[in-house]
Amino acid sequence: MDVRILKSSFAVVERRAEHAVKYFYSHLFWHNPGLRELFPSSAEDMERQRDRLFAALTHVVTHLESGTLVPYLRDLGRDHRKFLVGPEHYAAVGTSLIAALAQTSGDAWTPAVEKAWYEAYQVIADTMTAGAADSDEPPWWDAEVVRHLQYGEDIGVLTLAPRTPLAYRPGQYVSVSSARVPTTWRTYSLANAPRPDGTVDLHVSRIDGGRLSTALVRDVLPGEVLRLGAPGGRLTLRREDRPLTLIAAGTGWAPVRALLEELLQHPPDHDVRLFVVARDAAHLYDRPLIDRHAAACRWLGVTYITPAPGQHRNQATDRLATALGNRALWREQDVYLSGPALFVEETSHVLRELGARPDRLFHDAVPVTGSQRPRPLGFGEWFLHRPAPHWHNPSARDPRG
Ligand SMILES: NC(=O)C1=CN([C@@H]2O[C@H](COP(=O)(O)OP(=O)(O)OC[C@H]3O[C@@H](n4cnc5c(N)ncnc54)[C@H](O)[C@@H]3O)[C@@H](O)[C@H]2O)C=CC1
Repeated sequence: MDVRILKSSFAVVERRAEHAVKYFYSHLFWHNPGLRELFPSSAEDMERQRDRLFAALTHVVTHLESGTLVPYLRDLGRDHRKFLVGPEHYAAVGTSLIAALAQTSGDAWTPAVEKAWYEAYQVIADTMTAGAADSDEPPWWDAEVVRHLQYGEDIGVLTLAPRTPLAYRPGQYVSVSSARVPTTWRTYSLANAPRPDGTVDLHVSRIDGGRLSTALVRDVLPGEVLRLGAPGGRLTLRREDRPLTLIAAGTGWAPVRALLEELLQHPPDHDVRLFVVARDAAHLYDRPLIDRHAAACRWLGVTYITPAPGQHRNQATDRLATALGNRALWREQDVYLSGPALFVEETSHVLRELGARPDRLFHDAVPVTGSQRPRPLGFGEWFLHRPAPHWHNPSARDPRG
């Protein structure tokens, strides 16, 4: 691949990212109307889809010389099987991608640039199709809802029984889809360590206007089948011989609960401090269980944090910062963090200021949801808040399948 040409020509396209991805999808659906049904129907989900495409493309271009690119593409190909993508679709996508790049580049699109992109796309498509063909994992897992609990208006805990065994490590997440909201996939953490009966729990916080989260919290019934993608994510215990702090906010408690279950099965030699942050006491929905564990385990200390009366829910994050500041020896700790994207961002910053080592601070790259931050629209915003592709990065898997 001609890395120099690919990078310099992509820099031109990047400035008009929004235009390029819109053109790409218009071109793709105009020339291949049959492909439309593989993609989300709602405008909002199509926007997410466009962000993802550009994030993946950016990831490829920025990792052209990295040894991680081939595994990334192979895993991407393997994971795209759940979207019913077959080898025949790669040619159509390639044609529309080249058309979009050419149209967006204007005068910068020269025969040399075109040749470089044709060759690069061929390598990308071949690597993805080979990754899909070589995988011995199923394209997805059908899982029956065997229990549905609802806490208040907006939190649902679903227990699922996958029909084929789903191997994962505590702390990992899967993407989830329901026939109630076709072609929409969202990631949810698995909230338990693997169980003998193979069931898994999902904790879902309903987002206003979130069609899948609303269906999962309020509508889905036992007996229904959900579809799960392959487990991914690096929020898995390193089991170093160091004191440990676990910090969870909202349903970010789900993966931390799975990590705690792993620790309960193999108790650590050092202390574990757990901070559970919630928007109010009613949202500390697993508190009775946590209290039982804290009473039974000498190594476990728990601090619950909610906002002061009358304060906004995010004030709990300020209170957490104060509580973290009252503790010492952050340099010695491994810290695992989970919760809303901006919570993770803010709390990581506080921890680093307190002396925690960045390489011992573990969290997923969580996509910003709902009203937390508007999606970037223009070049300037793309540049400042370039969407992180990591959440969709199947190479971030641990263990690698
Ligand atoms: N691996 C991970 O990191 C996981 C992340 N999540 C994410 O956790 C979130 C859970 O949502 P809910 O339960 O509705 O949480 P929530 O909206 O009830 O928030 C819980 C607490 O997080 C803090 N927080 C929320 N937004 C904040 C902001 N913008 N700035 C500073 N602090 C903020 C506040 O202290 C709040 O009380 C979802 O966004 C989900 O994507 C969920 C599971 C796993």
